[in-house]
Amino acid sequence: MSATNLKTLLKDPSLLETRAYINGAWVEGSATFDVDNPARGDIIAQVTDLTREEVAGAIDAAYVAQKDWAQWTGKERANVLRKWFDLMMANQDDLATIMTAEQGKPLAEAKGEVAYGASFIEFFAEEAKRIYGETIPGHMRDKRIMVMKQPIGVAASITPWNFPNAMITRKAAPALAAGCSFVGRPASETPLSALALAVLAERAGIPAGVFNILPSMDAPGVGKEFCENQKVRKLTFTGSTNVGRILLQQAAHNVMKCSMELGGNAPFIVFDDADVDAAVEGAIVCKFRNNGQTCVCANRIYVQAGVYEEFSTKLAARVSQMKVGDGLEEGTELGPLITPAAIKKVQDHVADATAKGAEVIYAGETPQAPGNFLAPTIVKGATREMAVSTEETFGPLAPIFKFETEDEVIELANDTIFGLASYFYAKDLSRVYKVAEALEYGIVGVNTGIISTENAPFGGVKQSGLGREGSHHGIEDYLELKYVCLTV
Ligand SMILES: NC(=O)C1=CN([C@@H]2O[C@H](COP(=O)(O)OP(=O)(O)OC[C@H]3O[C@@H](n4cnc5c(N)ncnc54)[C@H](OP(=O)(O)O)[C@@H]3O)[C@@H](O)[C@H]2O)C=CC1
Ligand SMILES: O=C(O)CCCC(=O)O
Repeated sequence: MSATNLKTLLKDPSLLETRAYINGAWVEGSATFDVDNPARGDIIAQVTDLTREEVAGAIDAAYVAQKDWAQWTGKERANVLRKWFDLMMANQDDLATIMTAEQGKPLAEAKGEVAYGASFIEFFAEEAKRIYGETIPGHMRDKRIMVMKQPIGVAASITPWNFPNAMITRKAAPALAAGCSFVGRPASETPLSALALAVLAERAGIPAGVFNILPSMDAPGVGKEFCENQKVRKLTFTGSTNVGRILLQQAAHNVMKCSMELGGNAPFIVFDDADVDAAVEGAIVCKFRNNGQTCVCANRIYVQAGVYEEFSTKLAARVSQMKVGDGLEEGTELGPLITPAAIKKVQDHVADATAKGAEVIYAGETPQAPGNFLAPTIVKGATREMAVSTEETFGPLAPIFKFETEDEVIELANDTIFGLASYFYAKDLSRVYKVAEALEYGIVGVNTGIISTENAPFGGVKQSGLGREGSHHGIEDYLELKYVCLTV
């Protein structure tokens, strides 16, 4: 496999930016870090590595810029956000190529993510005009109560490598629409997609200091700066529950508002009355999107006894057709995993499951190439004693558990510290209502394996997080209520 010469693959090579974007300027730090292509193992870029002090400087700029940005009318903010959306869609192919090169997901999925990421900008551009306050009847004859909604201030964001575009726009779009400014640290594995977004933000006319992208290898240092700097009033994070806990503890120092989109352990349930073929297709998209590296991916597949053999056989047959390879190559459905450590985690889960009695019913062939490849595995006979039952695998292992009754599977599905997404396939209407109500999750997909859209509130309960992203609810996390008591 040849090395990735990323610039030659782009229609507009100027989208490949390696400097930090601070206060409307492209900043070269004193050090750089390497970004590699997980499908080929080669270095594709060297990106500016900001220090904690440089990040503090960016926060100062964002603090100043926010004061003016908040004065813009909703319509004025909407207009530049709309331009940003248009530019993203006009450059969808290049943004997707950059994403596939640094993250690994197949090009078709990367294009889908760019459109998904852009949809948040389009949606919240429209919402910028609809930040309505309210009046409340006064508590005394001479009193009037008015409630204003105002931007929180500087919003700081930390995002993961699995969705290098959409996880940023899902935070930045409501922040900017509300009148906040934004300082974002992208994951060190995938800073190029974030910097390309900044190139387009600048072209769209987003004012200097309002949107800043701060690559840095010092994740803990930047996290501390975001939490300890009094000019930051809001922290928004997507990533593991462990890091979320650290950030929440740190954020307590300044009593900072936090949105946390953390780990999941999604159950995917197939009842006897389900359309089994539809459930197999749903499981494919749900489990293998981004090769299993998604917090809403099915982690545990529960199948009722009557359709257990049929579903397992059909799922294995379907997965055996999936092509593993470099996401830049035509026809690839499963790209590499992000790092060798991610491969090891999946292998450990497979080894743990088989040691505890699970039966491997499909084990694909891993390509002999330099990238972080791992072919999918399907096991049946999974039980709650196995690591796959309690931990997010975040990779291409599909464990199938057998169950007998509705009450049993609801208890199994809810027996986790996580509560992000859940799915089930069934036809009986009363069962659909009952199970949807009983699942302790922020999101329930019924007869579908895909629930993500900018129109709906995305987020979890329990240790899967705090707050919601997307939909009209998503902007509330960037607004403060101010009650004004008027004597007339
Ligand atoms: N909810 C979700 O969408 C995600 C869940 N996960 C889960 O987490 C597991 C581990 O993945 P991983 O990528 O390590 O997830 P992490 O939670 O470690 O990383 C997410 C982001 O947080 C940054 N980060 C790491 N440590 C700190 C810190 N102390 N302070 C501030 N920021 C920090 C990372 O930086 P850097 O890139 O430099 O490490 C990255 O930008 C996965 O296997 C999966 O189970 C992972 C990613 C997304
Ligand atoms: O947190 C993640 O893993 C990304 C969620 C992707 C989505 O919005 O579907």
